[in-house]
Amino acid sequence: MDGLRPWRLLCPLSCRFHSATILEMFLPEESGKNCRNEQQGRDLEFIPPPAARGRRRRDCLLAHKCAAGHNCSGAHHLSSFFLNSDADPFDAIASLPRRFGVADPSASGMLQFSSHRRRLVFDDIDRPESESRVTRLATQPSVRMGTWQFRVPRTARPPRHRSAPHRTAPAAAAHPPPPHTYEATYHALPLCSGPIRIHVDLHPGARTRGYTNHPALQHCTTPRHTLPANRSIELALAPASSIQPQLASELIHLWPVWHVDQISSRTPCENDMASSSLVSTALRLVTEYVRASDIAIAAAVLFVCSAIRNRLTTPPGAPMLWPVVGIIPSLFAHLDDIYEWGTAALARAGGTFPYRGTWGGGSSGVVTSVPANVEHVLKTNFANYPKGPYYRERFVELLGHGIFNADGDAWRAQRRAATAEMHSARFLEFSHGTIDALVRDKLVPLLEKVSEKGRAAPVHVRQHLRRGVRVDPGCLAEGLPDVPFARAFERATELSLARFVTPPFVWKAKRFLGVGTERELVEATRAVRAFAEATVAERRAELRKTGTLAGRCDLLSRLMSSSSSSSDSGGYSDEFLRDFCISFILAGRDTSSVGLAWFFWLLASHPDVESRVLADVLSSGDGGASMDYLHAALTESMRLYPPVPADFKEAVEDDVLPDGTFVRARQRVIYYAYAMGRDKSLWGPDCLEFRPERWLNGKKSGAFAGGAESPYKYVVFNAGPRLCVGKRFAYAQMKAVAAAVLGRFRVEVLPGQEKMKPKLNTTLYMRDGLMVRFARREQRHEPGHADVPAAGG
Ligand code: HEM
Repeated sequence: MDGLRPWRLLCPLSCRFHSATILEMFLPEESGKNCRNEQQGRDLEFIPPPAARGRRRRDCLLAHKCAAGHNCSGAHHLSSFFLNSDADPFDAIASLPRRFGVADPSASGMLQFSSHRRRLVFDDIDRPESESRVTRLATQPSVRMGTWQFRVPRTARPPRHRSAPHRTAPAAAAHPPPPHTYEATYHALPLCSGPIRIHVDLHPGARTRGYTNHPALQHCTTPRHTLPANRSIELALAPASSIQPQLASELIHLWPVWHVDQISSRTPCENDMASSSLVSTALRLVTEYVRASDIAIAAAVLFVCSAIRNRLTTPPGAPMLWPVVGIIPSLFAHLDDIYEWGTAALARAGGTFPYRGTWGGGSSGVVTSVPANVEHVLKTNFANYPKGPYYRERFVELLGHGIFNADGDAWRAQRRAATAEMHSARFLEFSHGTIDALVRDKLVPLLEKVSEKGRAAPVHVRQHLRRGVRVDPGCLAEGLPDVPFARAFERATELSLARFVTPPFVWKAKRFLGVGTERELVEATRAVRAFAEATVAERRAELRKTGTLAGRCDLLSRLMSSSSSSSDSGGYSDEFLRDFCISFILAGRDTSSVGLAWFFWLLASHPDVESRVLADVLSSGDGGASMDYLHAALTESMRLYPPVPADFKEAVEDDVLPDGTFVRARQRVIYYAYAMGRDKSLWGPDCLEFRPERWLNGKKSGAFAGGAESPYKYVVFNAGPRLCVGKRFAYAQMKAVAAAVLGRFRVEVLPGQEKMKPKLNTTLYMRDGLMVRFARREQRHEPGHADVPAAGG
């Protein structure tokens, strides 16, 4: 930049100091560099105070008010000087004190700049302080930066007559020099339609008058650029569209020596130029005005204010929601005991607190453990709380449109089909038979083999039990063989869950590019789908060949039989059946085995409960009858260690929960079964104790009385219309496995596992797994044989 930039009116400031006009100027690129007035061949020298030396170009504010209180002042001369290269810099500066009513013009040439918020406030040092509010501002010790001097070399000082402040006739008018045509670009401010290009004939030697005080140009900021070297001028206009028609005439009127040739309407090409020039203007403004330190300070201030606001607006005791990173730091700080921390935070916050993930992560909502809120979400206002797109898009590869991932009609159709089949007497009978056979013929022989190896053979309890409760019987072969489908399913589940803790733009970009974990996910889901498709195809072929699947009682066969008999169109599509299968595998795969692992762990430290369970098992007759105490013990175990520790639903519309918490549309409500199971207000002061008796109907009858509890207080199996379809099945499975195992073995938990921590996952896995020994009981106790041993024997 080889010259001074022009003044610019700062509207917000000028509004605040209404009687003063505040103008902005740019100092030369480097402080102290002379600024040359090309027209007159003279220099205007800036001599910065020591503190400002060597700094980059900085913005200045010129504050002034004339003695009459009129905001037309000597500043215009200064701006005129910068606008019209023929203006006399010395005059412009010299006129300032005079305009301020200072008698002695010799004070000219000395102006004071003080810093105010990194801008320099240009003030008149000779002006009595009382006359200028800005002076007061500028003279505060904290903002003073130093004294700058404007010095025009005396040798080049022009004749005094050229300094007349209101001279309208140019001195050179008698011998008007030939007009030069300059091109001026009028930059529109955001409100305007874009830059207007105006060709201006500027007669050298012409002088302008203070145009900023003309009412027609109230919206017109002072020129943004004078480029004395190449003679083009830029003006920044506020609502240009409204001022355009006026502009030409006003320019002519105000600057009589300027002749506005033409205001060209913009062509499409110019539109492009307009936008690109807007972009470049914006970029230039950013680079000129904004510094890294500005951004850092602004960010710090924003951070602190936002943190304070968050603290004040969240319930006391709730986790801190930091700006930008939300709840994430708190989560990281408590990663080791995240469930306990969440439980304690809910207790402190009165049962509900808001949460927010990182900016751009799209995760926010509330966490609650208040049964009334849970009931509202799961039942009363069920329509407003579907699974929602947040859940769906993370699981769509694996689950497709299966029941677990579906909402609306798609969900309803699957739910109806599943409930009808799973609650039918035939299915229940079949499932009991299948479970018993699986346990008797596969799991028990496997555990016997393991126990034969004696104390030297600890086993990972969930891995064994999981295989006792899952769909793929090949898993129960000796040595727990690696089943490709199982491996693919596990991997696909893990990778889908990882999407919940990865910022969406990261995993979506990886998915788009087909790289990393997203690529792995595609491969794993392909294997899972292939398995499910093959199963469906096999059943289809059998149905086609034999005309019936009556001999088969599994859920898929029942579904296919019922649909083919009830629908002319051939029933459910292969895709529907495939997704249905995968959802069921996911739903029932680990939940029961995880529940059992915690159950055996709790039993190991509660021999009295173990004895009672054993007694219940042995007195149950056929091994499948009610076993109420075992049922209560499993229920109690899942109260403390719910296999699905937390679940969420997404709000469609804004809503208010019964406890007064506001939920915005698209926010999630997380209901925290883990915390609810440990809430004193729900379960009493002994809520942390493992006491199956709390589920029994008095000491006398001993019948399971869990039904008396509100389902919204015990949401281990969810509640309301989306209650777990497999709840009965899960209990049957778990009871069968627990009875078979406990009747034959003592499950000895290896030392060092007295305290177990859960893993952060959607299923409550034990962090390091549970290592046990299956020790054969000396006397084998088949269910139904009432010789009840002590728990240890
Ligand atoms: C201890 C074992 C189990 C527990 C704790 C459990 C828990 C749950 C929970 C909390 C939900 C709600 C999920 C949600 O809406 O996001 C659910 C849904 C479901 N569960 Fe279970 N479950 C268990 C076993 C099973 C089994 C063995 C099956 C199948 C045979 C099964 C089938 C389903 C299905 C199909 C759904 C979806 C229901 C719907 O959305 O309408 N569950 N379960």
